[in-house]
Amino acid sequence: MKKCMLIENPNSGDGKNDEFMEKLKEKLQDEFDEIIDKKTQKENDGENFAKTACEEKFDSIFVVGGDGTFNEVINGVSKMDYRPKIGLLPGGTNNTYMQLIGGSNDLCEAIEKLSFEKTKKVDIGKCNDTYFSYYVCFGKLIEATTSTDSKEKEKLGGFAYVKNVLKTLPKDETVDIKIEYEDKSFECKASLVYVMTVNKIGNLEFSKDKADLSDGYLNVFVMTDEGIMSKVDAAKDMLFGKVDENENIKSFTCKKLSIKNLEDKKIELDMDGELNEQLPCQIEILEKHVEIYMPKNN
Ligand SMILES: Nc1ncnc2c1ncn2[C@@H]1O[C@H](COP(=O)(O)OP(=O)(O)OP(=O)(O)O)[C@@H](O)[C@H]1O
Repeated sequence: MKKCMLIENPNSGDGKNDEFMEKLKEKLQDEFDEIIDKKTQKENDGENFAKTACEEKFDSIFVVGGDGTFNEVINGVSKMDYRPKIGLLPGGTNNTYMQLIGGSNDLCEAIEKLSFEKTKKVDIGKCNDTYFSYYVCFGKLIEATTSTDSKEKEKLGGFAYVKNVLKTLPKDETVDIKIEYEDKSFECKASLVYVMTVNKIGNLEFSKDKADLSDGYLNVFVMTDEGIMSKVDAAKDMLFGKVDENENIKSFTCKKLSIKNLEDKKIELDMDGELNEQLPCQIEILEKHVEIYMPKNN
């Protein structure tokens, strides 16, 4: 008997996900004998439901929510030995991971394109005790992404982030950090650090290197200068995929790294859009740790 769990955040995005649940369940019925329906009501519900699905050996979990709910589900399954396959459906305002796997950001269309035929085992990152599917980052410029409100995101999509990066630049400040990876280490003043399972945010590729969701590597980008003009330049080069051409951006790949704060200030880490951990941190990649359903035509 094939069971799946449907985890829905009814309040994510425009709060209208409920309208599409019947259509989704009809589709799931073609593939699964039993569908267990769960609605999140508060923080961590997504993680706890996902853990239960692992313990009870569900075949699959389908998540309808934004990046926060998806991240909770990833955290629920990643620490377990048995991990159900995961299907992501975009219930939030801007589902960055959905974009990454080439899926639609429109819930109705994504349900139509949901396919049970093709799955992919993707890498998951682990930072201290928390897991991430996409990125860990810090630096004042990150405020540009977290301060973008839902309405603005809905209206402007990726452009809202770019606009806010430029708005946040004058507030930017640097942090003295030490990064160690493999047998290398360096200290620098960093204004922005991204550690990612790939090399892009949405459609914005930071570098031209080939990076894949399953290649078993972390992609690290560190913006290292204090001058405002060079930061505008560096931000522009990051957003337009030219990090290799900018001397103020260090970029490399690795399997494991540690980042220490050399100053006495609290630096919180944004993980997949949620503030979950802080420096110092140990980050590693768990290769092909979770199997996800790929949307049709991919
Ligand atoms: N019923 C609920 N009401 C309010 N908050 C919830 C509920 N269920 C879950 N949450 C919390 O809301 C957080 C954000 O949810 P989610 O990312 O799904 O939506 P969103 O913020 O609208 O989407 P996006 O990140 O795309 O803007 C979750 O991490 C969870 O902690």
